[in-house]
Amino acid sequence: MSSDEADAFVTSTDPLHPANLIPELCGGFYRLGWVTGTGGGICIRVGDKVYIAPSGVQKERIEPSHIFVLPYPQSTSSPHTDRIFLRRPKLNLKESACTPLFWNAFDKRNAGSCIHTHSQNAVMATLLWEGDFFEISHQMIKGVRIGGNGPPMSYLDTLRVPIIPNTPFEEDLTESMAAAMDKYPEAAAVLVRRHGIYVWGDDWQKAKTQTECLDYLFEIGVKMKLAGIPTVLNN
Ligand SMILES: CSCCC(=O)C(=O)COP(=O)(O)O
Ligand SMILES: [Zn+2]
Repeated sequence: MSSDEADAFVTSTDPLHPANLIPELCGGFYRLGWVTGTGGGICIRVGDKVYIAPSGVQKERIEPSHIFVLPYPQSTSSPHTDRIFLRRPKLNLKESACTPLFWNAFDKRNAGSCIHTHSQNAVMATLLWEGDFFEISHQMIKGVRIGGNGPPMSYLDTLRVPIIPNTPFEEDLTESMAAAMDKYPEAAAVLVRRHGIYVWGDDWQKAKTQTECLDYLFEIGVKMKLAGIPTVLNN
């Protein structure tokens, strides 16, 4: 494939093209304090193509030409170490370190998008819930889907989000995130203690709104816990 043909994967006047959306959405996440200091971000899969941002860059300043495009699924037997690319940026950039974690969401939940934030609400939830999961009921949990891709939850359901321990390198979270997704098939996200959260959805709109709903629930859950109010009621 020529360089011009590869660049065509990230060149569009359509504002909803993933190469245009990722920079715009990362700008919004930056202003929410979710992706400051370069970490975190969003990836989008449309059919057999995955669009991923570069690693370790100011996420609010990404341009469409910085986006990596990968085929999905990967034909290699080791897609996490031996990745195949359809398009790489001309600048000397590396794909997000979150790529294997985003891949968990594609492979295990058929997700169309996955978001990683370093939101302080999510981090505080992992500090105040010392067990394996955060939980809350009788709050506005209708915006969260069962498993992240199923039917919406009900006000009467108890939302549980598994918490996994952090590691010094993002990639090393891959196996424990996959194990948490297997153990909690109804979870729409995985929290990483003292680090942040991964949230997925059928498409970028659902991943984004679920991340917003979950962040609201972590914020109110943290406030309730600190005020001594139980976060789970018996129905
Ligand atoms: C200062 S961020 C440390 C690594 C991290 O948590 C992260 O999310 C990295 O994401 P990136 O897309 O920049 O590789
Ligand atoms: Zn991170």
